[in-house]
Parts: sequence; structure tokens; C-alpha cells
Amino acid sequence: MNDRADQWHPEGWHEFDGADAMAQACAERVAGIIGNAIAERGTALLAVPGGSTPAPAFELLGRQALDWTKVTILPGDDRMVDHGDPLSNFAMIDRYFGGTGATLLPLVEDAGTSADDANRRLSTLPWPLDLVWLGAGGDGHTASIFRGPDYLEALTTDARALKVTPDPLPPEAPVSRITLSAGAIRSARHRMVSLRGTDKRDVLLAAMSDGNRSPYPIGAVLDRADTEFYWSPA
Ligand SMILES: O=C(O)[C@H](O)[C@@H](O)[C@H](O)[C@H](O)COP(=O)(O)O
Repeated sequence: MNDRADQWHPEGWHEFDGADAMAQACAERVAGIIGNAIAERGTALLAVPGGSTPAPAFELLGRQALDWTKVTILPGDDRMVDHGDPLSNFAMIDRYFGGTGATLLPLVEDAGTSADDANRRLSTLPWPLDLVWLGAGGDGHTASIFRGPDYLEALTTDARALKVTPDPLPPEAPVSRITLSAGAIRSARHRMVSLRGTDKRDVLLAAMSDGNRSPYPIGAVLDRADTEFYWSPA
């Protein structure tokens, strides 16, 4: 574990002793962003990550006293599966926020969804997003932006979302996906990344230090845009 106190960290770095403290901090921060967005614009629009890290924070956030009827939540990326599939990120959002009164917007309706379908749905939203909350992979991916055949399009398209087929397919979810593009992520009013573990931390720090030249997608995607980072060792 390369845990040197003098290790460089980007602006907006928040470190926690454990996953519960990080989940509490993430839930409170996202609730604050939602409350401010509603106060300023009457609505709040946020994209949230898939994967396992955010679940404890989703649990706490879903219990926050907010005017959820003014909130729209969508996945920042989703696997090309039906909502009944355990791989569906939308199903996880529905599990934690389905009872709040928020509007839940799928990126993927089913395995046949196209990028055009997703972009048509996103075109109805009061863009830009108030928040894009991201996870990070040990290979430096974020959302479903991986190195591979669709990487350049994900970094350069003006479209809000695109279909990607990572190569190699990630073993934990070996399917194509629809993901927000780098441009959509950078256009959000706020960005947050939550992640656990020293290996991922070291990849993220390297990526953020590299900026858009980074070989790690998250560095190129964020391109040093203001972002808050929430990290715990486990
Ligand atoms: O659809 C997905 O899988 C995610 O959006 C992906 O970007 C995820 O956030 C990271 O892979 C981290 O996943 P963990 O939180 O499970 O480590």
C-alpha cells in the first residue's frame, strides 16, 4: 500500500477511514447539490454510477428529506440488458430511489436500445446535468468509457450518450453498454467520483495528474474539470 502522507492529491480530494463514513459524506453532498439545484432552478437532474461502491450511499441518500418529485435520476451508464437482469444499473437505481417520488430515467430500455434511442430520451431533459456521479475502475475506466474500439468516439462526440462495446469485455459485466460521453460528463455543473481501495486510488491519482494525455480514460474524460473525489481504503 503506497500510502505516503506527502502523496499528491487533486483539488477536491476527500478521504475517509471506511466505506460507511464515505457513504455518509457522499449522501450528504449529493443531497446538498439536489437541494441547491431545486432552490435555484426548480428541478435537480443527476446521473449516478453503477457498480457496488455507491450502494451504501444510495441507501442513505434515498432517506434524505428532499422534494424528490422535482428530482430526475438516470444511470451515467448502463449495460445493454433488460431491467430485470441483475447487471442492470437502472434496476439498482429503482431499488434505492423507486419509492422516493423521483423520476427515474433509463438509458437502456432493453438489450435492443440504440444510442439514438438514448439520445432522444436525453434530449427531453433540462441539460446540463446538475451532477454526474461516477465510479472508477482499476483499469482507469469511468462510466462505461473504456479503452477500446469506441474510446475515441466517447472522448470526442458531441452526442450526450453513445453505445460502446469494450474490448475486452469487463468480466463483471461482459456486455455492451450505453454511456454518457466525456462531453456530457464535463458539461455537468458538478462532478463526483467515489471509489475504494489503494489500487484504484493510485490509478485515479495518476490519471488526474496526467490530465487529458492520460492513458487512463478517467484522466482524459475529466481533463482536469472541477471534480470532487471521495475515497476510502476499503
Ligand atoms: O456500470 C458500471 O459498472 C459503472 O458505472 C462503472 O463505471 C463502475 O462505477 C466502476 O466499474 C466501479 O465499480 P465498483 O463500484 O463496483 O468498483
